[in-house]
This record gives sequence, C-alpha cells and structure tokens, in this order.
Amino acid sequence: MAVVFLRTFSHVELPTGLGVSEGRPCRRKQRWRLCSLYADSKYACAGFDPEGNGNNLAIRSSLVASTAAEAAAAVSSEQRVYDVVLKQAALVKEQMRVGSAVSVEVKPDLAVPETVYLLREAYDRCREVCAEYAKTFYLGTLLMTPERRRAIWAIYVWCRRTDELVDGPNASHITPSALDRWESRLEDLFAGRPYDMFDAALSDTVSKFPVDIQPFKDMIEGMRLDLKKSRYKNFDELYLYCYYVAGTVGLMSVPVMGIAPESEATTESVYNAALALGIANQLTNILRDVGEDARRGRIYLPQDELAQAGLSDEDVFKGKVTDKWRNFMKKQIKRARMFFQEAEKGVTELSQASRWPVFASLLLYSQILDEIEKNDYDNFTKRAYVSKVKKLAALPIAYGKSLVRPLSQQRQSSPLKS
Ligand SMILES: CC(C)=CCC/C(C)=C/CC/C(C)=C/CC/C(C)=C/[C@@H]1[C@@H](COP(=O)(O)OP(=O)(O)O)[C@]1(C)CC/C=C(\C)CC/C=C(\C)CCC=C(C)C
Ligand SMILES: [Mn+2]
Repeated sequence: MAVVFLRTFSHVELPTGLGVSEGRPCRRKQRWRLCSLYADSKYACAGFDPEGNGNNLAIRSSLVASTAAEAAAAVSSEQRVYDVVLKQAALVKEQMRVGSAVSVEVKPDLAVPETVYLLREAYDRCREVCAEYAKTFYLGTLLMTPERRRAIWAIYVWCRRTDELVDGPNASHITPSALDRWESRLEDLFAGRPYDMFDAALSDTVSKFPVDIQPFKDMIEGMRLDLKKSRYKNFDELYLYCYYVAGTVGLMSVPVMGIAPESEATTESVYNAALALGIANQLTNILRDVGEDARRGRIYLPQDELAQAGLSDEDVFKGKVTDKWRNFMKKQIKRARMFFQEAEKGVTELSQASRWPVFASLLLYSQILDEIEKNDYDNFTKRAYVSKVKKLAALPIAYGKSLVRPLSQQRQSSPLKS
C-alpha cells in the first residue's frame, strides 16, 4: 500500500550539512568464517567452534558467568550482531514464503493520482540530495531498476539525516531525547505516518520492500553512542559501534537490492557480506579520519591494541608518525581489508543490476586504505582521498566484476566441486 500523506507534508527539514531469492538453511560455517576476521586480535574467535551448534559462545559464557545478566554481557558483539543478521534473513525468507516479498516485481502504487504525484516529488527530492552528497554512488544507482534506485535514495537520505543529527552544524544541540523523538518519528513512518517529504519516500519504500525497522533503530543507537562515548576499549566494542552506524546500512539495503534469482547462496551469507561491507567502510572511515577525530577529542581505535603497540592517547593527539604508529596502522588496515574481502564474496549474489554500484563503492572505499599507505600512514595531517581519475577508472572495473555469475553458482557447476 502506498503511504497516506496526513502530516505536515510540505515541511522539509534536512539537517545540513530484495528482491530476495530463496535461501537455504543457515550454514554453521558462516559464523566461523566471519569470526576469522578477528584472527589477529587477541580474543580471536574465543568461544567459536566451527563444529559447534551456533550457540556455543553463549553457552560457554554462561558457564563462567554467575548471573543471567553477566552471561548476556559476556556475549561478544559479533554474536549479538550475528543474531540480528539471522533475524533479518529469517524475516525476508518468511515474507518470501507467504508470497508478499518482492523477488522481481515490486508492489504497485495503489493510490489516488495526487498521492502518486506527491510520492514522485518525494523521491525526486531524495534523488537530488543523493546526487548532491554522494555523486559517484548516485551514478551507480542509475543502473538499478527505477523502483530499487529510488528506494535506495530514500534509505540514503534517512541515513544521511540521522548522521547529520550528531555530526551536522546543529550537533551541539542534539540530546538523547532528540534522538528518541527521531526514533518515534521512524516508528511513525514505518506505520505509514510520515512527517515530511523524505519520510514519505522512505515510508513508501518500507511498504514495498521487505525492509525491517531494526537496522534503522540500531543506527540511531549508534548515534546515541556517539553522544556519550569517545573511546573504545577493544575491537569488540568498536565492532558494535561499526555495526550500528554502518553495518546497518548493508542490512537495510539488501532487501531492496535483491538477491540474484540464480544465486545458490544462503540469505544469511548475503546479509553477512552486506554487514561486512558496512563494517569495512566504517573501519576505513575511522582510519582515514584519525587526525580529524582526535581534534574533536575522539579516538575510534581499540585502546587495548594501541597499548599493545606501545601507543597512548597522547601519541594520537600529538599526531607524530613513528614506526610504532606505522606498525599499528598496518594491522588496522589489514583488518579492514579482511572485511572488504568478506564483503566481496557476497556482491555477485546480488541481483545483476545492483552489483555494479556495490562493487564500485567497495573498490572506491577500499582504495582509501591504499592512499593511507601512500601517505606513509600520516592520517593525522593528511586526508587520504581517491582522485577523480582513479574513481573513474574504478567504474569499468566494477562493471566487469558485476557481469560475473554468482560465486555460489560457479561453485555449483564447477567440475572441481567436491
Ligand atoms: C552483499 C553486499 C555486499 C551487499 C551490499 C550492501 C550494501 C549496499 C552495503 C552498504 C555499505 C555502506 C555504504 C555503508 C555506509 C558506511 C558509512 C560510511 C557509514 C557512515 C556513518 C558515520 O560515519 P562518520 O560520521 O564517521 O563519517 P562521516 O565523516 O560522517 O562520513 C555514516 C555516515 C552513516 C550514514 C550512511 C550513509 C549516509 C550511507 C548510506 C548509503 C546507502 C543507503 C546506500 C548504500 C548503497 C550502495 C550502493 C553503496
Ligand atoms: Mn558523520
């Protein structure tokens, strides 16, 4: 059903600044694979057993914790996030089962002409914002089907506005209760009661695609963290933050982008890849912006890993590139690249037209890591960026990659398959 425009529809405020194919049951291995991304951190895979039943970490935690609350706290961020991934994948599968999900066809606009006109206006405003704020990504979306691309624009605008609440010019006035109000507004738009044009576009999107509210709520939770936290004890804490502010984008996008009908991958594995792309992007963001964040008193680097490298907050604030810093950065870059690799495995499983923009964004973002290296790890005074020429060069490469058949299908038909 198309959304009904009841509220102050003309009031527009922009804080400045899946189709899904049938999946197979969850493969236990997936959890193990993701876990390997922690391989070089000291709590690498603790509690994960590739032969375990999927709950082994929680079970082991409860053996050492004396109360239920302690047991819950002992569950790693990865486990908590993985549970969200499973829930999202299950929701989509359920919608497929009852036949209400959009595999190829999208629910049509069942609305009076005036509403159709207003909706078109609303999506057009989202398109404008996207084209203005994210030019390369916007270009990529033009290859997608019209329904999918406008849905992605609407999601993009909501994410950008949410980030602007804590990062935009009015950020100093933002309180936890302002975020609570933003969240109830989100609930309203999911219930078909949008507040403004941009909300109306998203409200329409979530009525047509099997998009769940949870990742949106979790992104707001990430913004709450930003209001109260400026240090991350270890990678586990940082991972949760990255999930909130960026992994969620992957989970929001997959139901719109759609999984290729010919894909043999499980829904969970595709969601995991999408999550990994968000995490990889955010880790890259963090590594690029170390100096900028430090000037705002923020250090988004695992404190324990800094200490292990013989570095302190003071060193980060001083911003001197030393061998200790270079070695520390090499490890951080390596980890971000592992998340990109994990993500790449899932891109070919997306519907054909969605692969190009995703590959393009993956290539462009991962090249920021190369630029940090080229700057001899000076991310205090230099901002690593990918030149226009390199950006343009990445587009045909991404296009070539997007033509490859889903990896899962290649495995199926490979004569070497065991
Ligand atoms: C199977 C598979 C791999 C599927 C692909 C899934 C997919 C499309 C994943 C998208 C991942 C992505 C683009 C994540 C965004 C990560 C990100 C940069 C988050 C930023 C958060 C806050 O960072 P910070 O404040 O430190 O940084 P700034 O200095 O402010 O930049 C964000 C800014 C949160 C807000 C996120 C957005 C505005 C981006 C939203 C993007 C989309 C909805 C479109 C995604 C689609 C494509 C094609 C990439
Ligand atoms: Mn931001």
